[in-house]
Amino acid sequence: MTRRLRLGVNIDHVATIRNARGGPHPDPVRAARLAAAAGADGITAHLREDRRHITDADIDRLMGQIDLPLNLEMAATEEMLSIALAHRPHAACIVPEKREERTTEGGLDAAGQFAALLPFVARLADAGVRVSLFIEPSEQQVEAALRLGAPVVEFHTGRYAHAEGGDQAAELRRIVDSAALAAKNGIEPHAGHGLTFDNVVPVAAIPQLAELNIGHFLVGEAIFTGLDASVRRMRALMDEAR
Ligand SMILES: CC(=O)[C@@H](O)[C@H](O)COP(=O)(O)O
Ligand SMILES: NCC(=O)COP(=O)(O)O
Repeated sequence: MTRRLRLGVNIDHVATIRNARGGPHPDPVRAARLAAAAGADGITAHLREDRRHITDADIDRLMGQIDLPLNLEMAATEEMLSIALAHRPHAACIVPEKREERTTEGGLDAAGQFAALLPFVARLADAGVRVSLFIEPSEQQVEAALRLGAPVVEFHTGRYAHAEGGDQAAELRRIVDSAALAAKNGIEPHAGHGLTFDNVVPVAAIPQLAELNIGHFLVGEAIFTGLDASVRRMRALMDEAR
């Protein structure tokens, strides 16, 4: 029996729908409250540099009105650092960001950007923010996270989510091996991106993983079943996997 796997619900895409019309509805903070009532252990929100979904005002309200820990996803920029230092969320997950991308296409190159990330991670940690690095599941990136002193890594599961057959098994193996390596070195491994009811179980079964962050699928599914039902079903699948 392994420990309960935490579910962080990413509410970015409630804001995407809201922003399509520019008004206040649907409200991502209301979605965060519903997710909490349905069994989420945390809320994740990605304040993108172009503010295409979550906005600064959303972060203010999530910090002020939601009791669950906030995992603030952010690019490694001075602007985002000062926002994170002003709010001091429970966790800050540093993600790579390209203005023109449709979604976060891969993991942060923690090894290649080591020198730039070192003071960045230190400033967040000094402020009491739990730093997470959103990396590819690879030995090189886990080792870089270790040298950077990050207490948490989140493995980008997008390649796993989009692969099929033997390729998907190989991608799963990378996550399994990287989670074991991280845990062995005292880093808490998380995972997320592109997870769905159909692909979550093998990832949730990886015993070292402590948290999954899931958003786009849950919000999409909520259109058909409601957010409460979609979060509860994901929670149940994660529990069954353990
Ligand atoms: C880093 C990550 O995986 C999430 O923030 C996700 O990317 C949110 O959706 P978008 O990529 O569409 O911003
Ligand atoms: N860090 C991954 C995340 O927060 C959610 O990604 P997705 O489920 O929206 O693809």
